[in-house]
Amino acid sequence: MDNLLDDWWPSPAKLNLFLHILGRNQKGYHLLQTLFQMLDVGDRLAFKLTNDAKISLSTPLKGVPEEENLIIRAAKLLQSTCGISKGVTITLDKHLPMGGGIGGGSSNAATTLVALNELWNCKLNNTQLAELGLALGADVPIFIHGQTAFASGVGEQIFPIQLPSQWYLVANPGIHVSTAEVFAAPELPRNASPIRWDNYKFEETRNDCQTFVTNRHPEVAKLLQWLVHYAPSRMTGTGACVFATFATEAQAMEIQAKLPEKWTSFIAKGVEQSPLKIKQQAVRAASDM
Ligand SMILES: C[C@](O)(CO)[C@H](O)COP(=O)(O)OP(=O)(O)OC[C@H]1O[C@@H](n2ccc(N)nc2=O)[C@H](O)[C@@H]1O
Ligand SMILES: Nc1ncnc2c1ncn2[C@@H]1O[C@H](COP(=O)(O)OP(=O)(O)OP(=O)(O)O)[C@@H](O)[C@H]1O
Repeated sequence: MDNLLDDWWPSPAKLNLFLHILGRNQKGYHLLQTLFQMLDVGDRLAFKLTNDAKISLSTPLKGVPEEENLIIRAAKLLQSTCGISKGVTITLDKHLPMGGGIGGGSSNAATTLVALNELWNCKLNNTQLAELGLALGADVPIFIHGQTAFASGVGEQIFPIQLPSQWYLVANPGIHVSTAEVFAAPELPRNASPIRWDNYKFEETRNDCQTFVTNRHPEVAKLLQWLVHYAPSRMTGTGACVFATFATEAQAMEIQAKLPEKWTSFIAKGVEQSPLKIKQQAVRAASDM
């Protein structure tokens, strides 16, 4: 792990170990039950404060105009909410595939809110930050809380849990799936019965977006068919990434070594507390000293 007090703030990935769609709310957003698994790997961001109010990103993302980048949107939202006169230049060290269902953009937004809350001394608590973050995306609150958790609502009602230690091989079929497009599909099932968290078993759950996405994108189906031969496997979020579950890192590495080269992949450990939460606690402890 990086030095906890260096300039980098982690922006980890998540998996949805299952995703059930129970219905829709008045705004048309889908009401879900899901299990967010925090991972120990992801992107990272650094923040250099400036004395003018300007907010900029020194590492633009190809295909994403600066004003649409969730990092810039998060920084501007916090700046205006807290009446901050300082600015910031942000550097993004991107590793996570975009449109992968592993939360890249939402995680970047959450890291920006958490880091600038400390660096600009805004003094918001995590519940207030999560409320702000929800306006940027349904997945932002879970990254602010930074804990492996069951979630309901649109993903903002969070119930932290402990899972047995697990390793994941996360594989990318090389395509980008749009979350908005998946949730707009008429054929998506939207009538799951609520499950009780204390009865959770991976094999009794599913991802309600998986059938639609695998029908629409045969490459996701092929990748899943390949992985499921070796380990329990499923699509995360609205895709396109899929994960396979292992008890040890060595087992995950053994299957990764067999993965056809056309599919990229990474191995991650499931963690109870995200690297962002650990960084936030370290920075707060250091400033209390
Ligand atoms: C699929 C998940 O990743 C599961 O964790 C999330 O529900 C998606 O969260 P996200 O990427 O932060 O999504 P947002 O940026 O908030 O929404 C993108 C689009 O997906 C649709 N959307 C999103 C979340 C949700 N619960 N219901 C929806 O119908 C909305 O049309 C929205 O315009
Ligand atoms: N900082 C950012 N990083 C990645 N994508 C961003 C960012 N800011 C805006 N976006 C936009 O968000 C889109 C979705 O990217 P993202 O990586 O968050 O998808 P995802 O992993 O499917 O998200 P989720 O799991 O939350 O549905 C991108 O195609 C891009 O246009």
